[in-house]
Amino acid sequence: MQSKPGGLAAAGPFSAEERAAVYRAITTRRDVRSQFLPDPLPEALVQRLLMAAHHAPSVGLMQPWNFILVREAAAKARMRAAFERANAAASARFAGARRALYDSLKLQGITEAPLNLCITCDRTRGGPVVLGRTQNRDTDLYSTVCAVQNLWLAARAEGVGVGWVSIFEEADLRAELGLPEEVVPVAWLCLGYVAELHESPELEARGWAKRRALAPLVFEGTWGRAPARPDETAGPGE
Ligand SMILES: Cc1cc2c(cc1C)N(C[C@H](O)[C@H](O)[C@H](O)COP(=O)(O)O)c1[nH]c(=O)[nH]c(=O)c1N2
Repeated sequence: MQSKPGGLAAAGPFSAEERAAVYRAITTRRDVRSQFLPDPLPEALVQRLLMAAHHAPSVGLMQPWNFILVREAAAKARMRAAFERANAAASARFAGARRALYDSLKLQGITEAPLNLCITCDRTRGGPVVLGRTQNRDTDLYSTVCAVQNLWLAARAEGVGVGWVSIFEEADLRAELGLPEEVVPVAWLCLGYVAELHESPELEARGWAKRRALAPLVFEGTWGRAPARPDETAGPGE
């Protein structure tokens, strides 16, 4: 396909097979806590995943992300300890049977995953005025989350599992990674090859929460109004 900077390239739909692959990555992606294999991830693969993340959309092309690779066992052990402290506080928010169920859940795979990765957001990148960010300062954080999702989907296609761990005190992340004040740790991710994945979210399989039906979440024009023609809400080619 021909392209030049600033030029246009043909952009029709993918072939049926290519589309199926994209939707397969989306629907079979899982958050992984227990299935990590110990094999190290080849450097070329890690670079492909970072490339996928780096191709995410970002407000004003701000690209506020950095990628901090954490492979050292001692660093993982420190973050595992930080998780345990934060998780004890999180568990205390629940009571009775709900707490017992919470305590039975595995909510991280920090030391098992061969690679941990923190994706950060530099809130000052691009200077004080960034196109698209004037009215909503948090669009830099949203952009960073787009990078996380790109990486997560690319990882699924590569046979790599990803687990997002957010049960940390931010101060522990900052201290471990030596983050400057203007840099926010958006996502702590555990990565490793997987041979198996849960067919549905693990939290659903364990009876913690359920995937909602899509239709009641779709409104038309104003909050709460069901679409007039619900069967036409699907995209082209559906
Ligand atoms: C921002 C954010 C933060 C977290 C998560 C996700 C996201 C998006 N998830 C994973 C979450 O539980 C999972 O995505 C849902 O349960 C849906 O499952 P699948 O991702 O479809 O497998 C997650 N899981 C976990 O075990 N410990 C955690 O700390 C977190 N934190």
